[in-house]
Order: sequence, then structure tokens, then C-alpha cells
Amino acid sequence: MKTANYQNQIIYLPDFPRSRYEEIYQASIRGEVKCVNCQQNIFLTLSIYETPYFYHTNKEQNLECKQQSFELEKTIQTNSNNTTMIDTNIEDSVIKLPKKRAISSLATIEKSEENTFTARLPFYHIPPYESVDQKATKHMMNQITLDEQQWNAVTHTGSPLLVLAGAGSGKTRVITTRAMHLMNLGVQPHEMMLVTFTSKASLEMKERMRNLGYSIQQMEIGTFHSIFYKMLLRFDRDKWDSSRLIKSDFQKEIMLKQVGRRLEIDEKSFAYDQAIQQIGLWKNSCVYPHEIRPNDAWEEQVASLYEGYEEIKKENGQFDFDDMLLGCFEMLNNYPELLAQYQNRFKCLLVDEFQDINNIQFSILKILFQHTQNVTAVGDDDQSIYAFRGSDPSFILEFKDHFPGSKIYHLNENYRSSHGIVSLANEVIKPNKNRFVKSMHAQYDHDQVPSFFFPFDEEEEATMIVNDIKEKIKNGANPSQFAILYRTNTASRALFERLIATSLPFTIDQDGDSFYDRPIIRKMISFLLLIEDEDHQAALKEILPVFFLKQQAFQEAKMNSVLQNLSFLEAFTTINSAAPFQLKKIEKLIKVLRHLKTASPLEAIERIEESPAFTDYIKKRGNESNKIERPSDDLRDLKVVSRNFKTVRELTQHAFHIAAKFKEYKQQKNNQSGSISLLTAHRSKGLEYDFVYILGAVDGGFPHDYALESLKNGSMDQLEEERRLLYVACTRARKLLYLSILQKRRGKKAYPSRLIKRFLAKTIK
Ligand SMILES: Nc1ncnc2c1ncn2[C@@H]1O[C@H](COP(=O)(O)OP(=O)(O)OP(=O)(O)O)[C@@H](O)[C@H]1O
Repeated sequence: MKTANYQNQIIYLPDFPRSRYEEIYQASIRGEVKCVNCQQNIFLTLSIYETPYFYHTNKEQNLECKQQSFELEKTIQTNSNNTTMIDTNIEDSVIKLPKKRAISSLATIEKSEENTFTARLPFYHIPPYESVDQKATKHMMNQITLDEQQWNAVTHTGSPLLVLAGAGSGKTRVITTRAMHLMNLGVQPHEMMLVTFTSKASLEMKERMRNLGYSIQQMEIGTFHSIFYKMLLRFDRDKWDSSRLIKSDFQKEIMLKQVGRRLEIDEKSFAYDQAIQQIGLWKNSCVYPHEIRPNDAWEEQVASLYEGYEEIKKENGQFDFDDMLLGCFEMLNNYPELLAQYQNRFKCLLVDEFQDINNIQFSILKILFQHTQNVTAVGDDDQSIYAFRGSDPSFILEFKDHFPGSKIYHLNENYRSSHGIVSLANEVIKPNKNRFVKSMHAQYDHDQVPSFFFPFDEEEEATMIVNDIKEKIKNGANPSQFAILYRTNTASRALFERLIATSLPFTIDQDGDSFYDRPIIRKMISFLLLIEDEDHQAALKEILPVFFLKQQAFQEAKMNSVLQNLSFLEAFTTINSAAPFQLKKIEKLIKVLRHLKTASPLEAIERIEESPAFTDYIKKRGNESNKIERPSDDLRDLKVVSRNFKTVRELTQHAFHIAAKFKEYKQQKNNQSGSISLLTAHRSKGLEYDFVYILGAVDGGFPHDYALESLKNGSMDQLEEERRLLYVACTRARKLLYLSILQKRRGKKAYPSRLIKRFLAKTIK
């Protein structure tokens, strides 16, 4: 059925604004949408696969009402160009309608691309499948099957080895099996160093080897940080005691600000978070403060901060994570006997995810293993996605120069994904210039191919995906088979909100706070709270920084509010500790807030955002120079959410509810198996799922805005990295892959991602 009764209006879906489908969908769940025929509750479908329609859950009822409403729909169709009201002659149809009842938006909505529902599009460009040679030799080692190429790599001897392979080709399998093979040949566990990219990967490898009867307690297996830190601890336990570790960026920021004040850097406008990242990049590239040749004034300031930060750290006897690598490098260089001991001990090295190695990591490995040719590196240059942390794919691309006489093995068979997914991934990565050319071949074909779907906005995207997952689970799938991947953490907001409204088990892999705990959102929510309650203490405390007021102002206002019988907010206009310009801003804001008592949440946010206090704050404190997550984008996201609520109170309650739920979910993140995974594309590396959904495949989302900006400045590097990241995301899928192409993102028209746009046409170049 295409018609329904909602809020005393007849809705006719083909003419109804797309922006309101989600509202109708949610209303139908609440039982507020009625059948025009029988006046019973009906539901709206919002699915990846089908054009939306209304339905009764009772099949017979559904059939009957569908037939009855057909006539009405025909009449509406003929009338839709002429009138916004149903003509009385409609009453000739079986359905009785009150005279002159409004049909929602028939004439008011211009038919445009935005108002049409675009159906799911399959990925067309799949070459015919060439089946694998079933008779091809298979090898077994310790109960693990290996194909010919894998076997050759595992059993290789005599020279340094690089296994260069695409996604899902068994690199992890090869490195684990090779470690066991080397032990079978007589290498002692303590003579081996096996470096993995995540501690999870090293745990898995240990587990596998232990299960097969290998005694590996003595083996040096773990991430770069864990292995090198252990060496430092052995050398000087007190200096490297974990109590001296600077664990968080927050601690770093405090120290940098301390230096910044000395250098007279404007604390309010300077992007300290970006400075932290830049300093990390220098440290991981083995660049000391005196070696920096700044490219611009900003880098010059950061270089001075770096120098000051290192001094404070030294004075306090502290160290950060990057120092674990730099410290190890210095230790091995400064103590040749110690280096000789390690060189004597380690006979062979195995490194996984070699494409993401950075300068300092490589330098340490090189001095440790330059005496032996027994080096195995495994990696995929197409999966190099950590340039912003100093990863340098040139180490893999120039492996032969670093290890003369080395042998390179290629693995081209993809054991993970279906032919359609492998074909899409091959096409995604093809335009990158800076890579070893390779093309993956799938081990199996699947009748379902990857698809693109076109939700109206982030809210509808979340609904469609959750509905799809529910449907698949109903048909027997397990929640652990699903992953939802996104470019940045903020993109997961709507999905998280939709999932907690269901009983589906899920985990969210995220270090940061909930969207509603982000600084700018907390401020805005506080203003919204003050519309209703001018005495809301927590909200008032939260907004002090917006007026650049200190705690003292809060106490003064509190006292004045009692003495002068004013609301707490009003009392801020009477304080002595504020300058006249601050008082003016507060007065203006009070006026704005008082006008918003009956405003919709969206209108309230927009009015507050325009107020001088808020604009100044965003400009000064907003840290717009943060390239990855900008506060103004957060506000645009909040406006998208706000459309779901009728009153400001509903929105603020929702914000508290979600923030609390988020904390709960983060706590249980590691102990919930059998659940749907929500994670960024970066974190998905090395993992695999049957069903993968990629959110926001639009320009600005994926690829990220900052890659597009750097493209404008003439650099292709960021865009190539985004392409690799999308390649990583796509290749996590075993059976089905969905890419979501939003029509609107953050309230603005969105355009299909330039990384996949060409696949939407019937032919591609
Ligand atoms: N020879 C093989 N026979 C059967 N299955 C295999 C074989 N090699 C690998 N696989 C399976 O293929 C999947 C991918 O393997 P693995 O994770 O080792 O690949 P990878 O190259 O490390 O992937 P990525 O780089 O994409 O993370 C796994 O499920 C693995 O068990």
C-alpha cells in the first residue's frame, strides 16, 4: 500500500517528502499510522531492498486493504498534479474519506531527485568467474591447509623473504605456519621475534601455536610497543616504570599548554590536539626537535612545543608511548654490548602487516637483524592506512633495496570473499598509482553481489541497516557475522541509537566519548536545558567557558541569585567578575533562550548557534583546524538528530539516555561475544565478517573531507590513502557487502563517493 493516514492526513508515498519517511516509520512503530481502509495500525517498510510501502502484519488483512487502497491510489495519482486536497468524487471509491481532506504535500513538494526513492543498485561490473583448479596441489602443515604459493612462502629458505599479498590471501596463516615451520627446523622459540600489528593478533597466534603443542613462552611475540618496552624494562626498570608513562593525550595536552603559555601561544585558538598528532608523527619518523625544518609558521610553533614538551618530560622523569620506540633505538645504539647480546639471541624475525611499519620501528629491526638474513615480512601495500601515524609504505615497496638478495612471493588467491566482493575490491584499488599492481582471485562465487543503497540521510541509513540485520538474523544468521564500518567515530551515532532501541546484541569499538559527550554538543545541550530551567546548575557550569568565565563567576552568580531573587542564569548578568562585553553576551543569550520556550529542537539549536556568544566560542575554542573531527560538523549532526524530536525536552532526555548507554556499552565491549560489531574502517583491519555495511560512502564522508581539501591543494596522497582504507573495509566481507550512498549528509546534499561513483554507471573506465 502506498497510502496511509497519519496525523489526520492521507499520505501518498510517491509524493511524500523523502525527508519524512523516517518520521513516518518511527510513528508507525508507535502505532500512530493507520490504514485508510480499516483504520487499523499499519507499518512502513524501510529496507535496503524494497521501495517503501505500508503493510499490515496480518497477511489476510493486508491483502484486503491493499486491494481496497489501490483505487484510492489511482485517484490520487490522477489528481496529484492538480490539487492538494482529495476531491469529493474520491468518495465514489470504496474508501470513505471526509470531504476535502488534505493529502499531505501533494502540490507543495516539488518532485526532485531528493524526493524519489532510489532502489538498491547491484555492482554490475563483475567479470565472469573463473573457477579454481580443484586438482591444484594442497599442502598440509600441522593440520593447516596451504596452497602452492602459501607453501612456497612458508618453506622458503636462504634469503630474506617478503610475502606480498592482497587481502584475504592467507598472510596471517602464512606467518603463523612459517613460525611453526622454523621451529620444526630447529629454531628455538627464544630465538624468534614475531611482531604483530595488534595485541589481539598476537594472542590469536600464540593460542594457535600452543594448541598445536608448541612451547612458546620464551618466544618474543607481540606488538612493536610491547616487545621494545620489555627490552627497556630489562635494561632499566626504574626509568621505564609504568607509573612514569604518559598514558593519555589529555595529559600531553596539559603539558603542551604549559609550554604554550611560556611561548605565548593563544590557548583558545591553537589546535593542540593536532599538535600532539604532529609531534607523534615526528617522533615515529625519528625526527628530533633540532632536526625539524618547519614548512610554515604553524609547524614552527609545534616544533617549539615539541622541544618544550621533551624538556618537561625529562625533568619529571616521564615517558610516552612514542618514547618506548625511540628509547629502545637509542639504547641499542648507545650500548653495543647489549645490542650484541640481542643479536646473538635472535636468529629470525617475522613481521606481520609490514606495510604499516614506520621509520623508527624499521630502524630498530634493522640494527637488531642486520647480522642475519632470516627475515620474513608479510604485508599488503594496498592496506597501508596509517600514514598519519608515520607508517611509510616505502619500506615494503623498496624491500629489495633494504634487504638485497631477498625473495618476494605473491599470493593472489583470496580465501575470504566471494567473487563479487573481490571484483569490487580489485576495482576500488585499481586507480592508485603508488602500488604493486596485483589482482585478487576469489575461491568461490556467490549468487548475491555487493550493492549500493541510497538512504535519505544518516537516520534512514541506520534504520535500513538495522532492519536488514534483523531480517537476516530471523533467517538464521548470527549477530557475530555482521559488521558496520565507518570512516570516523561520529558516523556511528545514528546506528548506535537505533541498535540500543532493539534487543540485538552489539559492541562498539571506540576509545572516545559518546557523541553527546563531545565538548561542543555538551555545550549546546546545556543551552537547551536552560530554555526550560534557568536554574540548571550542571548546565550553567558547562557553559561558563562559552562566556570565558571562571568558577568564581559561578559562585558569585549563585549568591546573587539568592540575594536578588533572580534565576541562576539571570544572576550572571549581575556579577562583578565579568567584563561588560561578557555581560552583554549573557543578556542577549537570555533573550534568545526565553524566546525559544515553544520552539522545535531544530529551531532552538539554530537560534543558539547564531547567538554572538556561541559563534565567538566556536571560532575561538572550537578548534576548527582539527582536520578529522570539527565541532561545526558535530553541530550539523546534532541538527540531523533534532529532527526526530518534537520538543527540546525530548531531545535533551534522549541525549542523556544515549550518553549513559554508551558508557555501559563501552564497559562491556570486550566480553560480549556473539554480537554485531560497530567499528571504524581502520580498526577493522585483519578482521572478517559474513555481512559488512559501509556507512556514508559519499564525498566528504568516505573519502574524508580533509583528503578532498588536500586534493584541492594538489596532493593525491590522502585520496590514495582513503582508497586503501575503503579497500580494507570492503575486503572484510565474506558473503555480502553493502555501501550506503546518502542523499543528504549532515543536512546537506551529498554526492556519491568519488572512490566508487564510476561503479554506479552501467560501464566503467
Ligand atoms: N589455503 C587456505 N585454505 C583455506 N582457507 C584459507 C587458506 N588460506 C587462508 N584461508 C582463510 O582465508 C581467510 C583469510 O586469511 P587470513 O586472515 O590469513 O588472510 P590475510 O591475508 O591475513 O587477510 P587480510 O590482509 O585481508 O586481513 C581466513 O578465514 C583463513 O582461514
